[in-house]
Amino acid sequence: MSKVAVLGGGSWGTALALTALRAGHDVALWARDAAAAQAISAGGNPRYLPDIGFEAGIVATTELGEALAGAKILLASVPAQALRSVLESASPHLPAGAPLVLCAKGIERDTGKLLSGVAAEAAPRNPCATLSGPSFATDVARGMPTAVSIAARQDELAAELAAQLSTPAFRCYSTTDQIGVEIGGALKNVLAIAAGATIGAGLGASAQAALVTRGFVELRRIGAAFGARPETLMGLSGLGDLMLTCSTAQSRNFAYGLALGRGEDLSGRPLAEGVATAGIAARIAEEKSIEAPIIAATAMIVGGRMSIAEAVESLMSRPLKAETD
Ligand SMILES: NC(=O)C1=CN([C@@H]2O[C@H](COP(=O)(O)OP(=O)(O)OC[C@H]3O[C@@H](n4cnc5c(N)ncnc54)[C@H](OP(=O)(O)O)[C@@H]3O)[C@@H](O)[C@H]2O)C=CC1
Ligand SMILES: O=C(CO)COP(=O)(O)O
Repeated sequence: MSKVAVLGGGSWGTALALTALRAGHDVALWARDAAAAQAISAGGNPRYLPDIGFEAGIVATTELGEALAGAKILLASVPAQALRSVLESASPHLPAGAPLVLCAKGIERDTGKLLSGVAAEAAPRNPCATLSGPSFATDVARGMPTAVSIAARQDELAAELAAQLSTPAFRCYSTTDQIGVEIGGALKNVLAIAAGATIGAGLGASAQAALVTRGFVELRRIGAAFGARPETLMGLSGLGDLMLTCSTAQSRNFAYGLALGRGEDLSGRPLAEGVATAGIAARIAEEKSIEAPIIAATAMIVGGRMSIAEAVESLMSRPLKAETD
């Protein structure tokens, strides 16, 4: 049994802390909000996991030093756009050499960096890994069967983290294709917004299937440009997470798209990482001359620069081509 420290007191940080607890570790969690930390220690997270009571045992605190002291595995579960600042604050307390597992899904908006690139700059003394795959925090917190990928460049590190974090209900597969796992997790959020918007705008299930399938082609093109392995993107953190989050309003990204498509007020909604990732993903595709019209249209819709009707018109009137081009 060793100590696992989790950064982030939201739904995913809490669910992963519970998994680590159930895997037999001592678990500390850092949350910036004192009331949240107190509630998590007592067995609840009323803001982010309402209606889910869980076992006590997580030691949650607002003190980074306390949470991180002596930890052998670090899980970073704050939103992607907050990762750099949280790691910079945590930096003096990060136990040197302890693997840092990145659990957020996104691309840094200001720099276009994958989160492993952010971690390399903000936490250079910690070997970095990525955990991603189809896994709703509510399902994981309830102990329902779930499978994810854990990726690290070093095979032994990925396998060791998978062994340390797996439980009978949380099955971690290991891989060395960290970039592929990161790209899959980040871009599926953009496509989940697009899928939700398709349904919200009343365009139908056929349009939804076409959009997700052709969006997946774009995801794989972008992945290939980053050096991701095709089989990774066909796995849990690509296809698997698309299947989950492009099909149900349980996904916050899909629900965001649904509200967008219905013309509802979008203020005050839960976190939808694809909103921040859409614009930067579209910019990366453009800079690398990668054909990604669905991601580009999603970025423009999310940014208020295109209506859904205009996007449909633009996507459907593109020149005909072979499906595999
Ligand atoms: N929820 C899920 O099912 C899954 C989520 N993920 C990924 O996990 C990541 C985190 O999402 P999730 O936990 O769901 O989000 P939530 O909205 O549930 O929680 C976000 C947490 O991050 C904290 N936070 C936000 N900004 C900052 C900041 N600048 N500094 C410190 N803490 C901050 C919030 O604190 P406060 O309350 O004080 O604002 C809150 O505790 C995302 O990238 C998401 O894609 C991955 C798989 C599943
Ligand atoms: O990434 C997730 C499940 O794998 C969670 O999706 P949402 O952030 O869209 O809720």
